[in-house]
Amino acid sequence: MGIRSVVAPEPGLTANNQLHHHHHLNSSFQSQNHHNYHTIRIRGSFLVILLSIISLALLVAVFILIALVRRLKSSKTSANGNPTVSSKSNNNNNLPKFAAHISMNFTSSPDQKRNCLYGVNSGRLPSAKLRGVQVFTYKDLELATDGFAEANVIGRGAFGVVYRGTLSDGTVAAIKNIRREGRQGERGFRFEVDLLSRLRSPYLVELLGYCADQNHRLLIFEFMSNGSLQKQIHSTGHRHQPLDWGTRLRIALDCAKALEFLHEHAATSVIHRNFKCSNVLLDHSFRARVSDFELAKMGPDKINDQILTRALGTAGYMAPEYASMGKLTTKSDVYSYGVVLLELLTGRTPIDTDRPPGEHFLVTWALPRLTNGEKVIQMVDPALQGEYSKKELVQVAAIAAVCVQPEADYRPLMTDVVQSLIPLVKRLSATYPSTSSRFHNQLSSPMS
Ligand SMILES: Nc1ncnc2c1ncn2[C@@H]1O[C@H](COP(=O)(O)OP(=O)(O)OP(=O)(O)O)[C@@H](O)[C@H]1O
Repeated sequence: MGIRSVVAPEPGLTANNQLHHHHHLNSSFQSQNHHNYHTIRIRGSFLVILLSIISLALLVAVFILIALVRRLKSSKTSANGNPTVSSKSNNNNNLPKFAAHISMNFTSSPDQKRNCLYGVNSGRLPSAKLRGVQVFTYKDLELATDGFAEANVIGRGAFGVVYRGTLSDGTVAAIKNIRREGRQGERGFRFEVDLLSRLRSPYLVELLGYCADQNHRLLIFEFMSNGSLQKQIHSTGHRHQPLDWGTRLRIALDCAKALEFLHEHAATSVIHRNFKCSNVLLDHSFRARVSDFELAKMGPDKINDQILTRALGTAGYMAPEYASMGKLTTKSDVYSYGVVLLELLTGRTPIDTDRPPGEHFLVTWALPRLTNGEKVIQMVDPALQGEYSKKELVQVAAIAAVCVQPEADYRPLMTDVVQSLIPLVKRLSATYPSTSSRFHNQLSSPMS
């Protein structure tokens, strides 16, 4: 039935009236109908808006969820050891690339793995940064060194005693038992672990691991079987034959490359600050690697910028501006390198009060002689017994002379030193036939 049947004519109304009434009813119905339709439309629109808001809210929630999952995943990845933070790949030069080391947290807890302290992830990086560096317990190292037996002592330095030890996997290592003095010592230990675990170069002694078990702090290094350059050139009655000219040149180049790496190739330049003969270690084929980073400092952004600091280092090796005013730059290392080069040339120590007056200080004695061919020949280490090339000697003396200039700005960059030494070392194979087994080893070494 249609709508019309509902609208029955009322009694007492004329046809016209009826018609009018009908029309009126009809229009009133239509208006009501229109009103209903309008209400339905408003309700419909309201529903559409509501649904849109809900779906929008859902969409936002999904986005937030995805972002959270991603963040969680990336933090897990960095904790798992993938190098998500690469100091080298950091393009912002104003950021201290090694700043992350500050966040390492060495808190002791017996529950921690192997009872040693960790570079606990107070931020997100240490395990990634300490890739390849093992954590040892004090017990592990006691076993490795026969209870730190005196017979295993291979050296004593200002910061502790070094032992030869055999690790559980058979690796022979140098184990440095660090004497800790207050917070500074602790900071130095953390700094060295963090720095060496990031700096990998064939010209630096490799850090194999560390131990921070309760109060013990030890560093485990690769063992350098020929000891320090100090022992090789200065120890009287040393059982090895004196280092030959070729070996000395090769050592000079290896050391120059080590400092070049620290100054110019590390993400932030590093000033060694204690470069000297006893911190140059020699492997089985007399290839040199630089060690000992207790005093190292993260350098300024630019190569010649200076840091004002306490003058710490070794007398005889410290650049004058650093020793007297604490002005530290990469050029301070260049000066120390020049002193080591003079030791290689002359066989003399940087300070020797047993010598006649005027010869106590190697640099002040050598500097005026270094640019005079005749005098240079008179300065040469007698242990070489005349076995060297005079031309090369003069060239090396000239390099040493610029490195030990009293004015820091006149000293060269380590890159320049490396470039000057490379042709001399390359020529060695022609000058020295392969009869010298030591030199033969050097040429076939992967570091060449
Ligand atoms: N990795 C190593 N392999 C072999 N011998 C090492 C190793 N590390 C150190 N030594 C020996 O131990 C000695 C002491 O080293 P250490 O670094 O403690 O002090 P240093 O360099 O002699 O003096 P300082 O502490 O004043 O810098 C070295 O001179 C070297 O003979």
